[in-house]
Amino acid sequence: MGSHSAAQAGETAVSAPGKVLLAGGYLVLDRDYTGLVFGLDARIHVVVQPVKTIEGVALREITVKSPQFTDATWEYGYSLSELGGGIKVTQLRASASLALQRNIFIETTLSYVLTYISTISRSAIPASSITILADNDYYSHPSSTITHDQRQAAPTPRSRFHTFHVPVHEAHKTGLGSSAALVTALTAALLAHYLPPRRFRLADQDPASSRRRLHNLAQAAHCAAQGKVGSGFDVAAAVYGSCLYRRFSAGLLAGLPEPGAQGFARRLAALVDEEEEEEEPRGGGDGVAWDGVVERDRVRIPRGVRLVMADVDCGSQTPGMVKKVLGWREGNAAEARRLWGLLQARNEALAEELVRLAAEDAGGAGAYDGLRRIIAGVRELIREMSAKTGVPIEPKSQTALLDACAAVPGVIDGLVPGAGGYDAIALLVEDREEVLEGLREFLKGWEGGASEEEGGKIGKVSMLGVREDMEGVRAEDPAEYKEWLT
Ligand SMILES: Nc1ncnc2c1ncn2[C@@H]1O[C@H](COP(=O)(O)OP(=O)(O)O)[C@@H](O)[C@H]1O
Ligand SMILES: C[C@@](O)(CCOP(=O)(O)OP(=O)(O)O)CC(=O)O
Repeated sequence: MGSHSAAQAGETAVSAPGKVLLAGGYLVLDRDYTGLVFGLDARIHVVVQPVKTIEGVALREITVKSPQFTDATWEYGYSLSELGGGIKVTQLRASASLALQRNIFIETTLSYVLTYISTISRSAIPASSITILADNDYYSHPSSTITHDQRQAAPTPRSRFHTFHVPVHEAHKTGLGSSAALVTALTAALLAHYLPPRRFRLADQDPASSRRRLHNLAQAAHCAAQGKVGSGFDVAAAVYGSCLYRRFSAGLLAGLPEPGAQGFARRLAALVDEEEEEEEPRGGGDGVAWDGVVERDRVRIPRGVRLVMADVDCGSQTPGMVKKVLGWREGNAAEARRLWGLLQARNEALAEELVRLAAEDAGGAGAYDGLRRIIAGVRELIREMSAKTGVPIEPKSQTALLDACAAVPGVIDGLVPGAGGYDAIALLVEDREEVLEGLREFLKGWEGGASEEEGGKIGKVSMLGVREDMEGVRAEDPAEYKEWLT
């Protein structure tokens, strides 16, 4: 005990990237198929600071703040519960008259991670103060609050993290996966802060087992907070960065008791450690190996090309779309198998072509003709999927937008990423300033091919400042965030 005082003395900072599922939406929910996932350079940053306690008073409180949003302070008390139920986390009321604003992603992550830490280290968990800072592109900016020039300008400490003047649940998300990046960064920051480096280390020669346990714990917490089992590609991207992703078996998380319930701590530890670091005998059958597959070398962006996202100010509800697509698949098994199989083959061809172009360092006239053909083939099948399922995955208005973007000089082509619908689109473009400027100008003038019959309509389209980022979660220098820490 006390062996990790060095880590506790200082501050800890971690960041995790956002995501875009360039290809493999819906397919990736099934382990038989894969998704082509890119991490993005929009990150969520988490800084943990120790809280000085008055001598003799052992404070057991963790305060979490998200200073870019209004009313975004959450205070928690925590204590060990009985019967191996783990660490019970209780939100505290700042004052009796204030309504309790819950943040389920923060609360769930705290209870999962503190519980896991308590199974490794018997020493008490000291109080801390946590700050969350999100890169600006996670949320749409009302044009009145941030100007184009501000967006383009080199970030200064003051402009780096925009203040949104709304509570976080009212912020208009651009779909980059804020909750997965938050849960991953928060999990990593807590592990790095409270565990000794021999138990968890992100910096330098980051042992694969640290990242793997972080992944397992963040997936479990994110799943519990979301209340559904998605494919987990967003958490995988936050942990590992860009990759070809095959999901874990959904049943892995099924047997985990609720936080506080008997045996929660032991089962969670077995799930996270895959029983490799078992210290005391546990009942057989608890251990599970995560069977998800992350292949980082099967995904590349060629030199001279970049990924661009254009935010469509509209948005779709993913869960409803997923339900409908999967419902159709169940009722039309043979046809779905054919379509899923064809799409999987084309998605893989897309990944291979990107890797080939990156390896050959190709460029110049005609270099991207093959890529363009493959993307056209993927889009054709996505439209077939839309027509058959009745779900507007690539709605007509997005088809019009993608086609028009593809005609802008230097734009290779684009896709509706993830679940599709009326959300941001992803484009592959030649990475030259005049191409970006041309695209920006083009989008500014885009009126949108309204298609009311599909129940949605594209509003203003604007280019986000994000591009691909191959790197997953990483340790950061806490000093970088000094301006933002109170
Ligand atoms: N900067 C932030 N600070 C605090 N909580 C955040 C932040 N960003 C996202 N969240 C949490 O994540 C939730 C959004 O998650 P979700 O609806 O799954 O969207 P996404 O698709 O971006 O992950 C918010 O309601 C909030 O609880
Ligand atoms: C349908 C999916 O395969 C892809 C959804 O991708 P999005 O990027 O659209 O996801 P959200 O951020 O949750 O809206 C569901 C999944 O894989 O979980």
